[in-house]
Amino acid sequence: MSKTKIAPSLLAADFGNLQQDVEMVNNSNADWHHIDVMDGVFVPNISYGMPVLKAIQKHATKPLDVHLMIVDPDRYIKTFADLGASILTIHYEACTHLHRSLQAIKAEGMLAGVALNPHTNVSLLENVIQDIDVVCLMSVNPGFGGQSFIENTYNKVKALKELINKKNAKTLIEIDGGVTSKNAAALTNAGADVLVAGSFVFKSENPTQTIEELKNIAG
Ligand SMILES: O=C(CO)[C@H](O)[C@H](O)COP(=O)(O)O
Repeated sequence: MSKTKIAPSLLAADFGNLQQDVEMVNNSNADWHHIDVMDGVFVPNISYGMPVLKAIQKHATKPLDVHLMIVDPDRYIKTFADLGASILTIHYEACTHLHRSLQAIKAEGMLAGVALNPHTNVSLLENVIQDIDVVCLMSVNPGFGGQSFIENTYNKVKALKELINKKNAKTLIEIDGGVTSKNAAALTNAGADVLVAGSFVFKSENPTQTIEELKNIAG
């Protein structure tokens, strides 16, 4: 049985046919819908906000994995819970009181995720790893889809896995950015549990088949 979760990133979806792309994910072998919310301040891009998330939520049948690339994410924790997020990921670099923010996410009944930019060392999570359900390692600089995978991510996955094991934590490791069939197996072998894939899925000829392919390769 396959253990790696696949989370297609709707950032690469066709927004003229959003419902169709959400339903494709529903009917595929994917595990989560990955949704990137960008504010144009934390990252140099603005993606979409609450009305679009509401439209996605209306049609989605799989858990919504919402990744906030925004400053001061505490302001919106309740809003995203009300919009149906199952997993809410905030950036380490955007939080002053990360421990408090994680508790606030859990208090709203969501799984708590922390994303790390490519330059951020995983050791910074040492004192909070047991409170994190998912660590999202950015394998590109956040803000845009379609970028090339940063190879140092493998070292970060291994270091994070060691930290999780050392602390007896149950944290999942998610990889976001530049995931393709070429690096999926190496990532899971290094310790990744969840693979986010945007362009590789939605820009392919047959996205359902591409998800299946990733699922098989990732194992
Ligand atoms: O967070 C992201 C970029 O900031 C994304 O999840 C991005 O959509 C990944 O897409 P791709 O698979 O095309 O790299």
